[in-house]
Amino acid sequence: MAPSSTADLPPSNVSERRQPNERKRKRGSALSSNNSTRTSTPHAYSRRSPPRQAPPKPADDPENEEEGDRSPPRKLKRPGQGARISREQFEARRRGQEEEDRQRLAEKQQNATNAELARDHYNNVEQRGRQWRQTDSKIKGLRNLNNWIKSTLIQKFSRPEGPPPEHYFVLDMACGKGGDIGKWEKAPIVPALYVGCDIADISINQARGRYDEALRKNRGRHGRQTMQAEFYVQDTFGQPLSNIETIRKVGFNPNAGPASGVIQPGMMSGGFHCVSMMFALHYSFESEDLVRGMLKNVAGALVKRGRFIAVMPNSDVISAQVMKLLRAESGAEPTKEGSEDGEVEPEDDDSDGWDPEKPSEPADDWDPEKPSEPTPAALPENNTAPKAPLEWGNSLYTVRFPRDQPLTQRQLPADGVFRPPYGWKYHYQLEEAVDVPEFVVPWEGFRALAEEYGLELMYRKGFKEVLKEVWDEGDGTFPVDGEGAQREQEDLRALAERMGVLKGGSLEVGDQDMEAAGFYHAFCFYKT
Ligand SMILES: C[S@@+](CC[C@H](N)C(=O)[O-])C[C@H]1O[C@@H](n2cnc3c(N)ncnc32)[C@H](O)[C@@H]1O
Repeated sequence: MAPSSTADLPPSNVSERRQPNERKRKRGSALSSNNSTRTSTPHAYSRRSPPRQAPPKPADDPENEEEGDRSPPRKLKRPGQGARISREQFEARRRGQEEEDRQRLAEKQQNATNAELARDHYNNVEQRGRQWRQTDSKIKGLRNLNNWIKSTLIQKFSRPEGPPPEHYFVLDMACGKGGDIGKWEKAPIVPALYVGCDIADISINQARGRYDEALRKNRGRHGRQTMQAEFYVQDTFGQPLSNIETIRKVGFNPNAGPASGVIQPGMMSGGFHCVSMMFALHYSFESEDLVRGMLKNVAGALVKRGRFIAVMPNSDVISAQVMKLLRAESGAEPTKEGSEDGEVEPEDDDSDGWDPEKPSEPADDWDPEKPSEPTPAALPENNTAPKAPLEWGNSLYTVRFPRDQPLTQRQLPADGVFRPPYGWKYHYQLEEAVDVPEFVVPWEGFRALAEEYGLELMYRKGFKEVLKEVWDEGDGTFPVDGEGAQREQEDLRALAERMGVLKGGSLEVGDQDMEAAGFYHAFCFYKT
């Protein structure tokens, strides 16, 4: 059941987080009383008798130099010499220790699941200040564009169709370090409650800290509406969200999905009005179970007509690159299919992009069970030596595909069609930000699965096209339908100026950053 107000929700974690300090205070006072007793009463473990004789060491113990040593007493080394030797020994030991640690880490990584790798990676990404991100970051243009795209999705799709609900609820299924909290605080309807989940515990602590900081700053500003926020460490693909009490209280349908062949509609009341999953959905495409777990959580959390917004790597771009590189290797002519960089063709030029009849890839006979045909270029018989991974990118990012794909037990598809849709692993590396294994999300396969969970596509555009909706290199203005749409376009362009994407109407994002951004697309589904 949905809470009638946020007062019905459990108290925010802010008060819980005061506990450690309280504990510290209590521990402190206990210690001081101990100290005072120590002066008058001997400590129970204080030594009253001489130390026990150490047990005799075995004769072959290298440390055992006294026993059985009949040679004349050794001359003491000069202190400098001794110090040098021990320093060398110390260095050698340190190097050995480092090597051992490296091996242990490599072993751990080899045995780690991909979810653990993603968690450990994101936990270890340094949290840098806003100032650094704006000035010193090598990818500040890309960071600004990514942030603007996420804000744009929030601004465009967090506006409900009908009258606004009394309390707007938002669920972020991979909130990371809380980078989107501020964007939600500036949403058309400020959420009454934002629930942020992430598998990375350190990131969740940082997100809480960020939210507390924002609360502190806003406290003095009268009239400013504040958003309540709660944060949870949760694997949002592998575990049901009904584990979280607040989510159950807002509303969660544990039966969402194609159970008994019937698509469950969204909840009429209760549930979240918007579910967000920014730059994270692709981690679920390791296996069918994880994808279905993720979709069940999205669909289960959404109220009827609720929105699901996300950004992730664009499989059209990946397919186009894989085809191009494999064809170049085999000496075949490049195909004319798809645009050069795999850009998504705008699906509907004069609307918000929604045209369910017009998929961007041929979806006619899409069948998750049908394997793609490996072409001669991808067959092992033609490869005399094991080939290096298929790789592309620029000075900011690299995508690296191993030729053999153990999870799919197939080779990379030279026709660019990833079947089955799960388990196609690649390594993505981005300056300062990401260095982890990821999985292709074949768009049509994903869309077909989403439909099984009652999620209907409303909008899908590549990052470059999202920008082109509000700005182009020409005169920067182009006709849009209706006054409302024009106002929205102007607002988003003004937002792009404020967020450092545009400056005085010119693009502030460099070519390399733009190319890196072209790897991604943004989309919105609604719950039927
Ligand atoms: C690129 S970061 C994006 C963070 C945030 N959404 C943003 O846009 O700044 C990807 C996030 O997905 C999270 N993630 C990966 N697998 C997850 C899972 N199974 N459950 C929850 N979060 C996951 C990672 O821990 C990481 O914080």
